[in-house]
Amino acid sequence: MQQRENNKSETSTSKGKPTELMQAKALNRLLWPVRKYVIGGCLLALVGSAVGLAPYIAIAEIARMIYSLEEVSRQSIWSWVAVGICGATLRLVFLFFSSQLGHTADAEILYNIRVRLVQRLGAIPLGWFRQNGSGAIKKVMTTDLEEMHQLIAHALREMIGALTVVLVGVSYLWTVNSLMTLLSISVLSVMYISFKIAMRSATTHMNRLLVAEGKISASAVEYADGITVVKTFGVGGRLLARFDAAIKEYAKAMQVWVSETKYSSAIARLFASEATLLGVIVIAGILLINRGILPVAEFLPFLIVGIGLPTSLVPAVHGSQGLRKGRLSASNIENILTQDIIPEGNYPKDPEEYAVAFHNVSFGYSNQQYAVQDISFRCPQGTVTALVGPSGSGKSTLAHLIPRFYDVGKGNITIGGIDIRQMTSEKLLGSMSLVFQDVVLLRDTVRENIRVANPKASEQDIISAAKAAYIHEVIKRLPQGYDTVLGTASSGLSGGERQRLTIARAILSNAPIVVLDEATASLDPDNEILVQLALSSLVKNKTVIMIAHRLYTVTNADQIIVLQTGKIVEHGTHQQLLNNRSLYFSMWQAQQIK
Ligand SMILES: Nc1ncnc2c1ncn2[C@@H]1O[C@H](COP(=O)(O)OP(=O)(O)OP(=O)(O)O)[C@@H](O)[C@H]1O
Repeated sequence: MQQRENNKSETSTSKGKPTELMQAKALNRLLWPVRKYVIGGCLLALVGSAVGLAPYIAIAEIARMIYSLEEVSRQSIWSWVAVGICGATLRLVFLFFSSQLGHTADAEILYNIRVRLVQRLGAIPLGWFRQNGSGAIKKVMTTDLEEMHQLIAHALREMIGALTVVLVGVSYLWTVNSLMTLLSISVLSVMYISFKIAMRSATTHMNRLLVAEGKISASAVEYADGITVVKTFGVGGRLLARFDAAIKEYAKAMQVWVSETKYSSAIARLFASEATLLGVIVIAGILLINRGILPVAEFLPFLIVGIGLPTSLVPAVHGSQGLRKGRLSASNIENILTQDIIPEGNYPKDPEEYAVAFHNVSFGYSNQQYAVQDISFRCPQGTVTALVGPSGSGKSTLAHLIPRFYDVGKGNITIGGIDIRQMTSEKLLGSMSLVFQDVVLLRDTVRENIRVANPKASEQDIISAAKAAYIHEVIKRLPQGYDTVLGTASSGLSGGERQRLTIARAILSNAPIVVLDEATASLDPDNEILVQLALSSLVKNKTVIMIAHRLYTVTNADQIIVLQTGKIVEHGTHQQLLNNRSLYFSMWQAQQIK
């Protein structure tokens, strides 16, 4: 835990872009739990690739024996044949187990990371999601995890295998003829240098491309999320501007990269081909043979083993790109895994009753100004408190502070006298039903959509909740009744029906506190009556804090808190406030005219 906290400052992109070293450390930390598999997989890839050269070396050695002037024993030829066959077989065996270990590490660590991500996302304050958007989260959960998969299951082992082939191949050739080996190494070095030149600014360009790619995927998700607005108001062009800008940024980054490296990469491609090495080896070999410096027998291994070496450079380069992408992804993933979560008290307390009270609460979304300031009021257990006021006066902000979507800046909120920060989040959220305007339905059956509030509920409990929320008859009419699968957007239910479904959920949870945002403004009269009836089943005997937009819905509330620009300006019952002839009175009058 301590180590995790220390790592936080190293990885948090909010405190500046992570350096390559930070990214490498993040990767190391993420892979630590499966290090045995990763190291084992890489070692097996190393051994498998090394023994995989045996057939080529065996053929080269046999050719050397045949072309040497000494007499060839059949037994040595057969020994080399055996070495070749063993090498080829062992290569398959080692690479098979290397792949197994790579995929085991991949499956285990990705499962572990996914679970940790989901747990962390569940504990991060709501404000973080608003700032980062769903696109950024989607990128980490899909693209970054995919990059990690590519790295652990493929790139790392392929890169090590390719480098081993080059090292073992060159070492063998050195034992055959050092002069020709030096020549081959020079050609391989020229290839490597030209690759390096071609890739010299690859890190910068690759990072720019990855950032642009992230923006494309983030804006695509946001576009999809806002598709209803796009279709309704035909504002696709405006909403797509960000998407368009991200695509242009990507295209520009690609263009700059291509134009900067077009000559060097053409040269690299030319040098990195087997034909180039073959040409150099053949010409140099013939010249040296003609001058009697190089025996023919020593020339052959360079044709058989040497010319295969450039092909290994390509997976090595691709592997190093995979490593770079994997490092960046690991750092993105760790950035989420180390985000601040809502802190919980060391000695959690449970309230014995469910009165909710605000004590001099101030809160601001940014440091500059408070959205609500110096708020104090008490909602006794089992009473209804309405929050009213003009748009932007702070009603939703107060409602969001109760379940700790955000933490108060000053003051405190208590439930039954206990500061909500001293309650476990499980207990805190378990003590309240939240019915907000943005109705969220899961892509699951109607039954599970209701049961989510209380996983232990029986079928009978679910049906009773649906009946109390006046939605049972509607559910019965759905094609598969309670087994009908709902979509988040296209559930086949009307707005009012969706709201009643969430009210059924809240009824099933039977929590002693209800925080609700009255949201009947857009409903037709029939639906509105049904939603009001459902709400009256929900709020019976509960401590209710309700945001009210239409004042006639709260005339019976035990108390009404009137807010203006984040402060309480009036407080009382409907009648008392009318008698005040102040802000509430004028709001009431304005709504009567409508
Ligand atoms: N996520 C946010 N980030 C920054 N400022 C916010 C955020 N949400 C609300 N605000 C600001 O906080 C203030 C109070 O907003 P709040 O949503 O609580 O008002 P409200 O009374 O619920 O309004 P409405 O009736 O229109 O929903 C406003 O100035 C608003 O602009």
